[in-house]
Amino acid sequence: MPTALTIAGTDPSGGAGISADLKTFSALGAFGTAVVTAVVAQNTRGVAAVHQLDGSTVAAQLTNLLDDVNVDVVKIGMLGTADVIDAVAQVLGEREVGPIVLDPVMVAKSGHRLLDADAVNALRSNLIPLCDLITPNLPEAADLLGTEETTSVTGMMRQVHALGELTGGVLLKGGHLDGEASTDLLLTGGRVTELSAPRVSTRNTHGTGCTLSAAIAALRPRSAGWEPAVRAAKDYLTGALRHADELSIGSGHGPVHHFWRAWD
Ligand SMILES: Nc1ncnc2c1ncn2[C@@H]1O[C@H](COP(=O)(O)OP(=O)(O)O)[C@@H](O)[C@H]1O
Ligand SMILES: Cc1ncc(COP(=O)(O)OP(=O)(O)O)c(N)n1
Repeated sequence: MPTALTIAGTDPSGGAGISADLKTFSALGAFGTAVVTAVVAQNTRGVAAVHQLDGSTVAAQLTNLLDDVNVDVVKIGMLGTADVIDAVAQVLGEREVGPIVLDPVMVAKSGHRLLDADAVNALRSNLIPLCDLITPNLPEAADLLGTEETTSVTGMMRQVHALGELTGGVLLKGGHLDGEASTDLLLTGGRVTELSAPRVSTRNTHGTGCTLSAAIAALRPRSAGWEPAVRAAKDYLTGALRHADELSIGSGHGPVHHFWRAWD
């Protein structure tokens, strides 16, 4: 069984961050390990407060883990500050770890910032070049590129190529567009592939981005490349969205159903 590491923030309501990542790893047959970057008071209605850990505390967790455990794949989520970004980049740059998937978490769907505005440059310059695949949503892509948020798949096509200048693998997620399909663009090996799934009508979408990037990480060690891992991860997420209304967690935007396959 591959060992997967998540480096991310917490979510007591279990839909996003480390909880979503560890459940996704378990559902998809990876052994989950975790390094905490921030303790977040959040529920399905939104974020109330963030207690950010400092870079040295995050680096200490990461170094201590990697001194002992062989990690086959890494998923990075919320980092919060340039201090934490630089600490993670320094440790990962010095260590032998498997492929790195980065979900460049910036703002929760409720609107609360989860990354300091002045940390985007550190993310772009210091961490992204170490990553094998980044998975921005449309507002994150616009921030990384310093451009307007795109409103079409044609615009996404231009942006995925521009993001490819930052690192070789990009999954640009189109969940924020309207339409009957939810379309993402995968750039890998210089080629763009369009991945579409029927848009699921549900209010329970908390943690979709976390779940997708964790699923890609869990599936990558057993896949022949990024494209099959991303396709299988998107199928898993679409099922988790389809089954989300079977859960009744909280009164806001509830989580997707990470264990839907066991109940299907
Ligand atoms: N209602 C939906 N139905 C099906 N897939 C969706 C839906 N909303 C988002 N997705 C998919 O979930 C993933 C996360 O998308 P997105 O919402 O863009 O990112 P984030 O959660 O980081 O804001 C993408 O693969 C996107 O296509
Ligand atoms: C700790 C933590 N990390 C990431 C997020 C953002 O999750 P995401 O998958 O983008 O979905 P929303 O939470 O924005 O619905 C988070 N909320 N908390």
